[in-house]
Amino acid sequence: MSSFAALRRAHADARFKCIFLRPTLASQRLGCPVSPFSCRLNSSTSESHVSDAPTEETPIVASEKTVPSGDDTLFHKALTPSGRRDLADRIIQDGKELHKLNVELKNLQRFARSTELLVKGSPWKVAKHWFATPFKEDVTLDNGVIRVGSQTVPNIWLRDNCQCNSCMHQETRQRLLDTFSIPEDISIKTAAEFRTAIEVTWSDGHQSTYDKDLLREAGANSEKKAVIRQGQVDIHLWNASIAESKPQLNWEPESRPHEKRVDKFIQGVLQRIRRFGFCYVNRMKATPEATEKLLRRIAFIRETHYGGFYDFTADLASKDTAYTNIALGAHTDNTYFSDPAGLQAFHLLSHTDGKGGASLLVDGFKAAEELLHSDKEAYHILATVHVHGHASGNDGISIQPYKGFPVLEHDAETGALLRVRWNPSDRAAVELPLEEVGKWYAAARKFDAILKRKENEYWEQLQPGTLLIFDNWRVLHGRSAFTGKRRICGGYINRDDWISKYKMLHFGKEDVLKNLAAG
Ligand SMILES: C[N+](C)(C)CCCC[C@H](N)C(=O)O
Ligand SMILES: O=C(O)CCC(=O)C(=O)O
Repeated sequence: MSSFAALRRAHADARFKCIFLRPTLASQRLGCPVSPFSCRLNSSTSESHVSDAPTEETPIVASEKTVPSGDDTLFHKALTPSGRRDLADRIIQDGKELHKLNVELKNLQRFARSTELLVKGSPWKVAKHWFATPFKEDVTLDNGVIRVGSQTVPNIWLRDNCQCNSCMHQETRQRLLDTFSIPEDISIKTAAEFRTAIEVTWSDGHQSTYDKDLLREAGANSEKKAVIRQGQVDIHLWNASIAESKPQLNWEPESRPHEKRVDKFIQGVLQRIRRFGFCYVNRMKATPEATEKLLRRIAFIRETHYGGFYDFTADLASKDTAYTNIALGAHTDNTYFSDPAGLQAFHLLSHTDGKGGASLLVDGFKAAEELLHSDKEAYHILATVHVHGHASGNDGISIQPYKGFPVLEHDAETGALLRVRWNPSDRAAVELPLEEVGKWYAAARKFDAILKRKENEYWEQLQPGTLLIFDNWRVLHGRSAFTGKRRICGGYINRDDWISKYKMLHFGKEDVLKNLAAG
């Protein structure tokens, strides 16, 4: 029997014993009905007394006041006061045991589910699972030892993450405490547990208060932490049929913006980008000014060798094929940067005396999933072999990343697919011994064929007044050749900056900051 199955069996037994059998026995002995869920014993507990407010952690025990006083029931005959206390202690212990098993079982179930997802080859679906079921680790204080679930919280970590005014700058949220001034043998002198926090007096006399949620987050497993840290959501993979249900929002006329409404709007845009990888903003003024203003509501615009906010046409103002009128295959930008831009935006301002210039979008995560299911070996090669890029058109520069990166980059913690880097025209060296590069080309050819499948290519003719913003770490873009004068403006925004904005709007500052110490 697998350990998971064994745990399930143990849990089921304990559950039956504590919830159904024990009160039944108690009823027999007490001579009165004892419901599994509505009874409490005012038992004296250790100094780490949990406050009286009933919580889901409240142990399941019989209530003293339900015991008929002086009655000659079996309970009285069979149990002296000390026997009663023993029964109560055992029920409390069983209740705690059951609770611990419950938490462990839930975690195992979640972990098994996410592992199953990983095995099934849906590295990007792990997020949905963890995000949808935030789990509550059990925080306990036992004789001066703080535990989260079954993990003992190290004193050095606790002391280092004291949130008081002298250890943490309350405005900048930066640590003031010199971590390594903490004695190596720091220990808890006294501790008191309350419903939502634990107060500690340290052996060096310092006093700290720990919010139980902060401890729970720290005790969470790596998947859960990554979900909050990265603002992960349930990724929706798509193909050309997304054209029938485009993620889009209508921008409120400039005349009525006020901070709260704008934040709500930006939250909606970022939520769609996080889920689908892109979002249209309709009813925009078709001007560079309105476009830049909206982008800056997300975060500052990234400066590059192309400048900051860009407004370009086919004039080779920058020595890059984007500044021409030729067709561009599906690619992600900035594969020559160590840190490619997180968001890219295109607002077609005008296209006169000519035609063509339709925009192409392909969901790189969808293509990766298809490759994973069709050729695991090719997926593995693109996920492990490092590739270099370069931008060498402008005078005096040749921008290259400080190291190679794989086409398909994964989160080491969660296994989730994090980033697609794909630009055949800017590709430089493939990091394999020359005589072995053939295997990379063979794998890349398969990925290229998937990207170019008609059903994966979503073509759209951009129009003035509609701003396209997309996740450059996931969605590939391109265009068809065009004639005439075509003008596009937009900007790059860093990954960390847009995810920060997304998390602040989605989770709220308090929850985001509470997660910091969790790692
Ligand atoms: C700045 N602007 C978006 C106009 C063009 C930038 C060129 C991008 C380059 N071809 C790449 O693949 O990274
Ligand atoms: O002109 C376009 O529609 C896209 C240009 C492009 O691919 C880029 O700027 O990276």
